[in-house]
Amino acid sequence: MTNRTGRPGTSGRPHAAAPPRTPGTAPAATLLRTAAELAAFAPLKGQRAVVMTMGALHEGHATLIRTARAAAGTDGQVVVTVFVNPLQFGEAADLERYPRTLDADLAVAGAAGADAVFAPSVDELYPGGEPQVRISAGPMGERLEGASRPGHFDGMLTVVAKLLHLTRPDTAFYGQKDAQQLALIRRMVRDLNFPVEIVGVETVREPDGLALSSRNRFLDAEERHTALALSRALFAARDRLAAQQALHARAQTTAATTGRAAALTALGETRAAADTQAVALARPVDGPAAVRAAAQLILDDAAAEQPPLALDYLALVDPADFTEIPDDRTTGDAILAIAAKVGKTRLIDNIPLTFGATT
Ligand SMILES: Nc1ncnc2c1ncn2[C@@H]1O[C@H](COP(=O)(O)OP(=O)(O)OP(=O)(O)O)[C@@H](O)[C@H]1O
Ligand SMILES: CC(C)(CO)[C@@H](O)C(=O)[O-]
Ligand code: BAL
Repeated sequence: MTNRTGRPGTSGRPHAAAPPRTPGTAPAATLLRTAAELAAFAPLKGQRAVVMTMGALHEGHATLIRTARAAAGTDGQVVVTVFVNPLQFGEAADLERYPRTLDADLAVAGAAGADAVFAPSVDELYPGGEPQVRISAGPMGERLEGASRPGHFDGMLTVVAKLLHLTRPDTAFYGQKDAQQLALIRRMVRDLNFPVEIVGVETVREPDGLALSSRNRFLDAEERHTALALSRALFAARDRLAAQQALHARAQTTAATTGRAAALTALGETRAAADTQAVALARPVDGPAAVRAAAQLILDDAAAEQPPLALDYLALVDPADFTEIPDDRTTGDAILAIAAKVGKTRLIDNIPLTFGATT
């Protein structure tokens, strides 16, 4: 595969989102239904940026599109793909009830800065039926989401590979909300030499913390309340790690902490003594186990709520391969990931964490 400008992508370049366009003034995105229409779409002067979606667009998608617009610039082109990919669904019911809102999607995409929306039918993308040759996601694709949704990542990577070939972007934008998906796409691009730069975009949340997701529309008010436990658990874990890091920083600068606590107790300074003792005790309860436990507490409470949260997994993993972080790890990047069902709706969320930092 070659991209439009014939250049291999560079990696790691940060992109800022462009400001939103004024509603009503945005030109509508052109709807392209076939690969032939896509190939014939306006000749390209600059870079092409692509945002792949399954439709039912929300502010998370709009942020991706605005970020893509800023990266492509005024000479460039932004193409949004909308395709509910049967290959990546396990349960037929999940595929059937997946929301399809193409008219609204065209408006959201246009307002966020897309030039075109490529929304092929299933027959257009898979003219010979289900493809016999597929991308295999490998071991990383069998962990977490892959374990819960067997075959999901093979199906996802197969359609992403096809859409990259059809759209031929310089840059392609994916949300960190689907962290394992993003890691696998990066891995495929690296392992198979796709000439495209993959850019991750931070998770967009509601003001109360709930990660935006097309599946949120299935939640009633009570279910939504229970679902808030996902983000609350992640934030509790992040705060636990930050508190632990602050204690460590102080422990390193405070000499003879235990002796000082005893002296403070003798002086009747009980609060100061307790604080000093906490500093002294910080190290043994630190680390991955404490971070997982902070999140687990919130999830256990939510499991007792009405309606209850049914936890699928809580995992603290290495972002490179999604293997579990060992309890004795004290430095490095990690992702804390949660999947849970509330009612009939399965939700995922995650947060990046860095062990060993003291800021
Ligand atoms: N809250 C969000 N913040 C940032 N990116 C997001 C968010 N939600 C989805 N995305 C990204 O948008 C792209 C398209 O995702 P998709 O169409 O599956 O939406 P979704 O909201 O994740 O839907 P669902 O979770 O119900 O499948 C993916 O790269 C995904 O990571
Ligand atoms: C990347 C993707 C569009 C492939 O179908 C899908 O998995 C999604 O929307 O995240
Ligand atoms: N957002 C990931 C696509 C899926 O759930 O199938």
